[in-house]
Amino acid sequence: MRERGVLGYSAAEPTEEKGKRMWSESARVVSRPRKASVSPRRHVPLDTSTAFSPPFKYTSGATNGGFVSLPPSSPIKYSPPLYLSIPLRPQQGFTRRSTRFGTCTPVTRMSGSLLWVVSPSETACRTSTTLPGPFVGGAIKRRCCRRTGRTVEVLAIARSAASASLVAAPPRTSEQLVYDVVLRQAALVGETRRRRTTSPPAVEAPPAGPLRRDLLEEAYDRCGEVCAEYAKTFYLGTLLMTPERRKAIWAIYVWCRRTDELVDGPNASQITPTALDRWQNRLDDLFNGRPYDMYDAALSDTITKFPVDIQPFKDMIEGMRMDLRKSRYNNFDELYLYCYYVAGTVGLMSVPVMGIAPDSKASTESVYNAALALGIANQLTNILRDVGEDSRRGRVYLPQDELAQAGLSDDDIFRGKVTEKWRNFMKGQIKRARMFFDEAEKGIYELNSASRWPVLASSILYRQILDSIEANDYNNFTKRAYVGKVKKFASLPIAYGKAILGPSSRRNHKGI
Ligand SMILES: CC(C)=CCC/C(C)=C/CC/C(C)=C/CC/C(C)=C/[C@@H]1[C@@H](COP(=O)(O)OP(=O)(O)O)[C@]1(C)CC/C=C(\C)CC/C=C(\C)CCC=C(C)C
Repeated sequence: MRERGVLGYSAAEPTEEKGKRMWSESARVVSRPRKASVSPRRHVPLDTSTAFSPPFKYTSGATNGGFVSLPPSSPIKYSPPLYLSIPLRPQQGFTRRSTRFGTCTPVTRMSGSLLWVVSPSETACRTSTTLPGPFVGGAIKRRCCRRTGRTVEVLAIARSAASASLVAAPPRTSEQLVYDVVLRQAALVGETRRRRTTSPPAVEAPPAGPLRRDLLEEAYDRCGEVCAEYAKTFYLGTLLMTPERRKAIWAIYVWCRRTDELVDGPNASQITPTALDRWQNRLDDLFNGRPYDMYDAALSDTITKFPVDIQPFKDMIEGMRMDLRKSRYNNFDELYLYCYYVAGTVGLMSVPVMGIAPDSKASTESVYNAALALGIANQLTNILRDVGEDSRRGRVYLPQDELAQAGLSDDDIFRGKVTEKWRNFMKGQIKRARMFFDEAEKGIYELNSASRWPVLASSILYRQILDSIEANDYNNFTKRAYVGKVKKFASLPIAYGKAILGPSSRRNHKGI
């Protein structure tokens, strides 16, 4: 029988110690496809996982390894895992017709809620401001073109059934696909924001019974422990948040971490699409109020308290599927989709919990775009940092067409020699990652005040990895770019000051 890893599935042997499940470091020496360099993870007493068998007996306290069996009266329902094999989704139907930085192409949005009509001489860019437009049922959107820095006007027309049926659905870019999710999540949160400002608070949920509260508190505590173990700085930042928010972020963090561990953890080599299907079934169950284990129970509770949509969670699993089947990215459009799946989704999951400042003038959608941008920026940075390690596992997370344009190929990466061509190529990649950070930063100031600092701190720290790649003269083949402790600690008060004093739509009334 398969054993389970610290955060999910595992095939490596756990060692038992005083009721804790612990993973020896040697158990982690397995293929690690995406982020090759394993961050030094201590022994985490975390395994819960019930993906392959029913829950274990729950003893008590933090030393039981997270195993839980729920009393029959528990409101947390145990549902057995489904062993269905669902075929992989066919490859997404995007094409290279328009890329973010490539040839300018008209973009028509079909299956979302908007139909974009873009000036044919401009490329697809991202929303910066929405202005009421003179068109019936439409609005002029100003989008800032990343490539040229120019502002272009885009006519967004509310899609009606009639207009939809008149135009055949054209292939869509990754950005358009992702933008649908942003709109959906923004709509969900926008609704909650409106309700808060226009009507008295909805009737509070009935107080949970003592049993439920106890179990949930324990579940959340456990999530906090995991978070503290894996992401110390971030954990400290969450302590500034309100208890409800902090617990919810921990629960989301743990779900993300476990999902990532499926393809990146000690048992990555054992993970199959079917295992990911099972993980997705568990996700459906927990969103339907049937959590499988303690960590799921915490998330299941979180989604009853915050307007979190399931789609970004499903998409993260899709990213893990992508990792299983794909080791090359033809162009940035493909890479963008991957980055959205594995990291942009985190931003979309977190904002409903972190909350937008009540007096923010920014549109919900623009804040979500910023959150998405931060995830993409982080992931691009992660990829640039790990080029060498990834290549040693036969993986190249760089756009093939851009490599070719720079006169480079996979072979150059496998050879790992820093040449002038490589430096130039890297300069372009770093510039792009920084643009995503810039875009993200504007949104951070629109978050609730207590949420700003941890997000800003994490973004400053991650961004510094790019500086470190430069300082290493672009040798990301054999040198690992990292941010030293001194720099790290120096960044925290800077982030704090910026979080308090930084610009926001509340001060300059410009929106973002
Ligand atoms: C404050 C804050 C950062 C909140 C995010 C909390 C949260 C739920 C994090 C989950 C992170 C996670 C475990 C993701 C799984 C996939 C994964 C591993 C992605 C990579 C992260 C780095 O991982 P790792 O710790 O392994 O890195 P090292 O190799 O050790 O360096 C990613 C690169 C991406 C993670 C993405 C984010 C943190 C996105 C953050 C965006 C927001 C919180 C939205 C902020 C809102 C606005 C408006 C900007």
